Amino acid sequence: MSSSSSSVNVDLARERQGASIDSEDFARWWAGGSDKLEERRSLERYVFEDAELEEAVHPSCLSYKERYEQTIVRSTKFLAKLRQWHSSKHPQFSVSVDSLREFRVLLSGQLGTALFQQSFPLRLHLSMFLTTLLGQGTDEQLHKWLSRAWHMDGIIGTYAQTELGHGTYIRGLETRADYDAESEEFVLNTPSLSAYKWWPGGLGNTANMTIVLAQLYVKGRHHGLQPFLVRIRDEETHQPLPGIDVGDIGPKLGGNGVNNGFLGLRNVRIPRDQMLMKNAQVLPDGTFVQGRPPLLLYGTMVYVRVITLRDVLHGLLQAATIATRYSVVRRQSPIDESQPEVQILDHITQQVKVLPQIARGVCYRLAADWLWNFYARVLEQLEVGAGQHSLPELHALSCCLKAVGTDEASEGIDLLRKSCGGHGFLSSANFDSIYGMATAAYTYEGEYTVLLLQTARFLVRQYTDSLKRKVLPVSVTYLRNTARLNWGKNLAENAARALEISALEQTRLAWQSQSMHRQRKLSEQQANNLSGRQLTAAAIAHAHAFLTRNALQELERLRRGSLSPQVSAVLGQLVELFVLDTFLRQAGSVLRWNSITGSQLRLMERRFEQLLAELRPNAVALVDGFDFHDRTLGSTLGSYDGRVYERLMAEARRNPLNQEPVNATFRSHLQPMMRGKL
Ligand SMILES: CCCCCCCC(=O)SCCNC(=O)CCNC(=O)[C@H](O)C(C)(C)COP(=O)(O)OP(=O)(O)OC[C@H]1O[C@@H](n2cnc3c(N)ncnc32)[C@H](O)[C@@H]1OP(=O)(O)O
Ligand SMILES: Cc1cc2nc3c(=O)[nH]c(=O)nc-3n(C[C@H](O)[C@H](O)[C@H](O)COP(=O)(O)OP(=O)(O)OC[C@H]3O[C@@H](n4cnc5c(N)ncnc54)[C@H](O)[C@@H]3O)c2cc1C
Repeated sequence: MSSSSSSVNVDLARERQGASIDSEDFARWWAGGSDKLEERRSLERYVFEDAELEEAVHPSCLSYKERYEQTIVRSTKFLAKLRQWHSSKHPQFSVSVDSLREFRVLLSGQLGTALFQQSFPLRLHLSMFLTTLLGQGTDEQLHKWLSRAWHMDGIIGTYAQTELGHGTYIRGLETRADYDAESEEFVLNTPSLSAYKWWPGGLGNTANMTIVLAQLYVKGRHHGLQPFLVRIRDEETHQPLPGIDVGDIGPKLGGNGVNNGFLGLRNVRIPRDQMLMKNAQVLPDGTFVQGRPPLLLYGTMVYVRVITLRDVLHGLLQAATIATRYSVVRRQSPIDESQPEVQILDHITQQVKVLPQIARGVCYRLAADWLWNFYARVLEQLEVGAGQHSLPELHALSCCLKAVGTDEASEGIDLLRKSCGGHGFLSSANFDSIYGMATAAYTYEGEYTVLLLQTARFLVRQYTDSLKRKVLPVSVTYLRNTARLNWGKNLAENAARALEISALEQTRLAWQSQSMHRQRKLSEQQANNLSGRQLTAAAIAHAHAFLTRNALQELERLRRGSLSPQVSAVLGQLVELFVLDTFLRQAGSVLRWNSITGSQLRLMERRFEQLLAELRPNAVALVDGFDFHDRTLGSTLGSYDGRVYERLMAEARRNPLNQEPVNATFRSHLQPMMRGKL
């Protein structure tokens, strides 16, 4: 349970009593077991009960500079607490990609967003800086830097790849690192305005070190992009070091606590051993050695894409929790004129807005866990020199799931915001910051369309392999199955199969489009460009086919384990709702590629509506089971006690504009204007 159950709104209390599932039972499963649930709750108590971490004013009421300063004050205290707690619970802790992920889940999934609704500048240190160090550093480099970096002992880092002129096309990055064999140093330069690093989180005023991605030149010869560890601010004074031009890029649509920055480098010298050399080495005399495949440089990007699905599903489910609780507290319009006004969740159109988002969040979680396990397996194999053959499949899946997941989660969050009517538009409802974070993820770490095109490239290749009867990776085996849809009794199975057929046909269409353009003597790249609509459609269809098939398979797998009958039943309803919802939302494409009759479609729709009715009584218990603490939700509309109107009014009264009866602009401007004296 998230918070005290005293004086809970009566409608919300009634929902809890009437549920057929036990939210605690669901929460245990969702958290991965009772130990994990209890551990997280004890951490939340430890952090949230600290009055020093309370904020006096809602962050939206602060100026940009005040917000940054408040974020730093609170995030440093928070990190210190988190570290204390972590070392008391895990004295044997050692840094690994796995442990970083756990730590990140704590930070971003639950606590980080709770305390810093617009995220915070140290997040990049804990995510991309440490991950890149771990993934790209040699043993000696890890020995030298990792422990200090982990403890932030004189080091606050970030990851500077994107430039003003290039984010997507990273081969076009302009920052240079020239090797000087005499001094055994690299000399880093920003050759033009468009080469300024632009965007890295925490770079503006917070980080004193960064990993810089730069084009390596040795004796004038180009050796591609490489990562360099560069100190940008003095460890003691925090002044920018000579040759460093650094600052914050300004307010954004969301994530305004992150301190995204710019960076110019003028003849900045770093020792040779500060190029991260796990993949490629520059020997003292300037000999370049490409030890491991150059693609492994992109490892951090794969890692962040893999974990982004999990980040955004948390945002989606936070929004769904807020909207669900609000929808049973809010009463508007009677359905039957002789009866009182109903809870808005009783309007079926409201159920259509809210319940499929819960189902989507849960099924994204099944996919995110699957993807993480796949990633971890590949990473383990790569460490022993194997695993190369799985990289294209991992890259293709992580790209389309990140793209489609961030797109649909942002869309879902906005729909949930709208489902709360006018109150949903208030910053105190917190949809703005949840949406801001989710929609940022649509762009960062690989822009949506660009990632879809990466997946499509893989799909078309697999499709041509299927024509040659080659063995296909497991996530695309359906590309070989040319059988038509065989309508059966199991509607979810019909839907999943129809989505696979759509994905196959979209891929075939993309391949045909490319071939047609190639026959007109266009280059491969031109043909790809002209086939962009078909290619992206194939990648989206593949993501839907994967997500629905995975949800059905994971449900079966989980049911073979130790799910309680209640959780098993509700999970079954959620998976079925997700599959049918995905099918119905893709109806255009599905009907294009499958012969489905009007009455078959009507069956799907009827079952979809039935599922809404079946899930409706458990909606509150379900979102309670996600177990978001009130501080995590940060919402006047979504708190556990459902005291929406009291909270809305209290938050309005806390607003700085209400701290004085008459604002100074009355005398300075309004009154003179009314007296014609302005
Ligand atoms: C933690 C939360 C906070 C996070 C904050 C956000 C931080 C950031 O945003 S950091 C910056 C992230 N930036 C990006 O993601 C940039 C996106 N761009 C790219 O990844 C690349 O430029 C990309 C993939 C579009 C094109 O790369 P490029 O080297 O030109 O490759 P391209 O010619 O398309 O592909 C070459 C081959 O590599 C493969 N490939 C590309 N990337 C990868 C990868 N990551 N893994 C495996 N294979 C890959 C391609 O599939 C292709 O294979 P093939 O030739 O067999 O078809
Ligand atoms: C909140 C946030 C945080 C970030 N944090 C970091 C960070 O910490 N470190 C860092 O290095 N970077 C960071 N970035 C940068 C981020 O990775 C890039 O913005 C992202 O990769 C997109 O690149 P771009 O901005 O160049 O977009 P562009 O590529 O310029 O995209 C603009 C449009 O062009 C289209 N387009 C571009 N190329 C193609 C193509 N080949 N085919 C078809 N269409 C194309 C896109 O689809 C899009 O519609 C961050 C960005 C944001 C928004």
